[in-house]
Amino acid sequence: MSDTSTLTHRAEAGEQQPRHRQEIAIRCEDVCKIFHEPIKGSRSLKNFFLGKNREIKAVDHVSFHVYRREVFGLLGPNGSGKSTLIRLLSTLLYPDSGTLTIFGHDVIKEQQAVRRLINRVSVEAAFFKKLSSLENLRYAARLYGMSPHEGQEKALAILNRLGMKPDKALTSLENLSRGMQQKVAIARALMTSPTLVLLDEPTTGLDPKSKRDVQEYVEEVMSSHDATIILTTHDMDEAERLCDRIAIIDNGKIVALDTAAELRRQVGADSLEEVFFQLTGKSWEDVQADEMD
Ligand SMILES: Nc1ncnc2c1ncn2[C@@H]1O[C@H](COP(=O)(O)OP(=O)(O)OP(=O)(O)O)[C@@H](O)[C@H]1O
Repeated sequence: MSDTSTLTHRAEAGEQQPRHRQEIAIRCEDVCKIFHEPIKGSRSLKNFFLGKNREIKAVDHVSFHVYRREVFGLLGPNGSGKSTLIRLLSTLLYPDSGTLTIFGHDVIKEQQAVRRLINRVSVEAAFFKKLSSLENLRYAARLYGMSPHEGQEKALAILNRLGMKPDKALTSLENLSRGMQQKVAIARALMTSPTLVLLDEPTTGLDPKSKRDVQEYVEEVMSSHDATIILTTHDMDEAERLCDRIAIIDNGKIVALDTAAELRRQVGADSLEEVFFQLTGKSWEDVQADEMD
């Protein structure tokens, strides 16, 4: 095992310089989220009547910064706290302690402002599947407060950039490939600016070609939009390819945070999978097998 304290210290200090590095998009300081669940298997009726619970530190004193226009990866085994962190960032949960701000807005005190700046794209994009890409984008534009005219213009420009032919733009989304659906979902998340896009396993379940296509699209987006991305993925190559920095999370704590190259160098590993194994004691294959269960 390598010394993780040095890596965590570097993580908190945020020493590495990724590509766009002036302004902080996310400031997460000493954040904790604790869940309580009934003590399972306890034979003591006393526990039951006293309502005793087990404490689960889903996010345990986590501190990190994400810079504007950075792609920040979150890697961790099942139950490590990734989803809780994402839910805290998207104001679906409140931290028990610590502070969390998005583009300078506090997630508790300025929820509405935070929500306007955040968009989430999950494995299964949430669309009106019977409606076309154009209709879905126009609908989103209205939700973002654009006029019908502006919404139409914006939606057409997006579809044009995606290289979608006019007949496809009018086809029900359910009849488009999953790769194209994901790209429309990402494009929809970019209708406002600046935006924090939470890409939650965006390529899971896609065939290799669609996966490459979506990854290329994310790269293109990063070169042309004022977007900051938090990416969770089970694909180590994807993490290396797309992420400026990667946080490895285990048992609710960030055990390392740096660029993929720097993580490999510090741990003396050839691959990100090996870094992950050295820091968590868990092989990536086991993690993926767990997720199939
Ligand atoms: N609502 C809840 N009530 C009780 N415990 C919870 C709740 N949500 C999460 N947990 C616990 O918090 C811990 C972190 O869970 P979380 O879902 O954040 O992990 P994860 O890394 O996203 O895992 P996965 O990859 O399986 O989604 C786990 O032990 C989980 O059982």
